Amino acid sequence: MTQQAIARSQERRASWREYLELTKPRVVALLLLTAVVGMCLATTGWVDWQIMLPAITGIGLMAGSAAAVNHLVDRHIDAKMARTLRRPLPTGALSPKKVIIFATVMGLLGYLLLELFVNRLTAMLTLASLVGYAVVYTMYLKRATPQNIVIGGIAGAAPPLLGWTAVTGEIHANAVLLVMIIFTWTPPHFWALAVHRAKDYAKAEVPMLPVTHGIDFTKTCILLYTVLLTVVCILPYLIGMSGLIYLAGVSALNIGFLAYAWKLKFAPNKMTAYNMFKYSIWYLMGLFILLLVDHYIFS
Ligand code: HEM
Ligand SMILES: CC(C)=CCC/C(C)=C/CC/C(C)=C/COP(=O)(O)OP(=O)(O)O
Repeated sequence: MTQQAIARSQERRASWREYLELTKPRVVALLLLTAVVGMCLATTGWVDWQIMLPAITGIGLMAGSAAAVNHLVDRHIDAKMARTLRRPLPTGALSPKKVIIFATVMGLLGYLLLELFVNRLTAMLTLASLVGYAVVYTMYLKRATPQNIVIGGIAGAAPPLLGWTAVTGEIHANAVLLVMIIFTWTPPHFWALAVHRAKDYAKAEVPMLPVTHGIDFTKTCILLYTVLLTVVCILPYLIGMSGLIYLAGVSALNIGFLAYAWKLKFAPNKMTAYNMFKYSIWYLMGLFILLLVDHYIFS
């Protein structure tokens, strides 16, 4: 290969990675796990792959599209924060025009897949989640109120319901309970990171809770939401949706989360907030895997 050809192929690889980064792939991967668990819990047997495949692809494409719009709208904020300044838009690696085209194509493709191969209810609810995150949270709430992530959390919490409606075509109370779990998890998940990155958010003038109400108040809110989360997480067992495997596993996960929240409030070190944020991700992954394992063992 000539020097030029090598340079060209490196360029191509780099830009492919940058498009992938726009979609927040690790966030979307966890969202999709929660959607798959929603699908599986909606039925006693295995989910028909002719539904599962287009549902996962459609929800994934629309979530990735919402994430790309978030990158586009937030590019000036992202340029001011150490955590985000190397993203493809602030660095100039991708132009706003390319991002708009990418997000539009992904969003349309995702919607069509859901509308044509899954059902209209799922397509509409996924569209509402996309608008909730890309428009309501990113364009308005994020800049307007420290309750931004609490309200915006509804969009990120929706995937188990999207999975459920993909299989049944109906909204069921059990699916809403799964949404409630992620909704209650979001504040400790995000505020732990926001405590760690409070200076960044202050510098970028984003009214996150630690900036507007201080670190101590935020830590109290994290502790209270974590207590609420442990209560909400027991409901699947109490209503007979999940069994003892789930209850035992989620109790262990809850002890870990509560211990972090307590430590963060009363005996923190420099890394406690960041470690709690990382734990929150393993926590949610573990919880949904437990729901799945429990479901197939007990059904
Ligand atoms: C309004 C709701 C949410 C907010 C404000 C939020 C905020 C954040 C932020 C700021 C990060 C750091 C990203 C980075 O390091 O660049 C993050 C990471 C992450 N979030 Fe959330 N999040 C929310 C909801 C969710 C939901 C619903 C899920 C999944 C079900 C999720 C899963 C993750 C994962 C897996 C990461 C790690 C990503 C990585 O390592 O690249 N988040 N979140
Ligand atoms: C269709 C569907 C299910 C919808 C979308 C859901 C979705 C992608 C939620 C992601 C939530 C999230 C990572 C918020 C952080 O945004 P931020 O701007 O506060 O964080 P940042 O500073 O890292 O960009």
